[in-house]
Amino acid sequence: MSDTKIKIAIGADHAGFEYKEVLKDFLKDYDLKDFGPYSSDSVDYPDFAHPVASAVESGEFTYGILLCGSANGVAITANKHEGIRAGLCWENEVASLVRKHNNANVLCIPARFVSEEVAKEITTTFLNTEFEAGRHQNRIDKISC
Ligand SMILES: O=C(CO)[C@H](O)[C@H](O)[C@H](O)COP(=O)(O)O
Repeated sequence: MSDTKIKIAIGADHAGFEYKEVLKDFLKDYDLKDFGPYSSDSVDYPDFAHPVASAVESGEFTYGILLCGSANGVAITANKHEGIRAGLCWENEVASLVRKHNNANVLCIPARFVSEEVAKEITTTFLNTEFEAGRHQNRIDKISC
């Protein structure tokens, strides 16, 4: 990973806490802010997914990374925000496509269903893959209702 100017907001719930800590260390060369939680005590994922989504929505952060057990809870929550395209990624090619085709700005990782290595691989791909625009921009323009 090379672009250290990218600002990343990261958050999780208790199921994603451990991987969040792993990714924080993995991404130490980036400008990264941890929105919590700060322990593995049981919490409610919207309390962390909303602040991360807001931080990206406001433009203060380029990307968000959210982790929970299945990643569905954080993805559903983040996608309530206008301007957020949160994609659930469980393997490398999906992480590539969610950037190339969907211009996702929030990566959602299912911590209970992927290994640490896959979580790191997905993150690297997400942060280093460009949106292809063209026909995909037309489709993104049609998402809002
Ligand atoms: O919200 C989720 C599912 O959509 C996440 O996977 C949560 O991490 C999960 O529901 C947490 O479950 P727990 O039994 O409270 O640990």
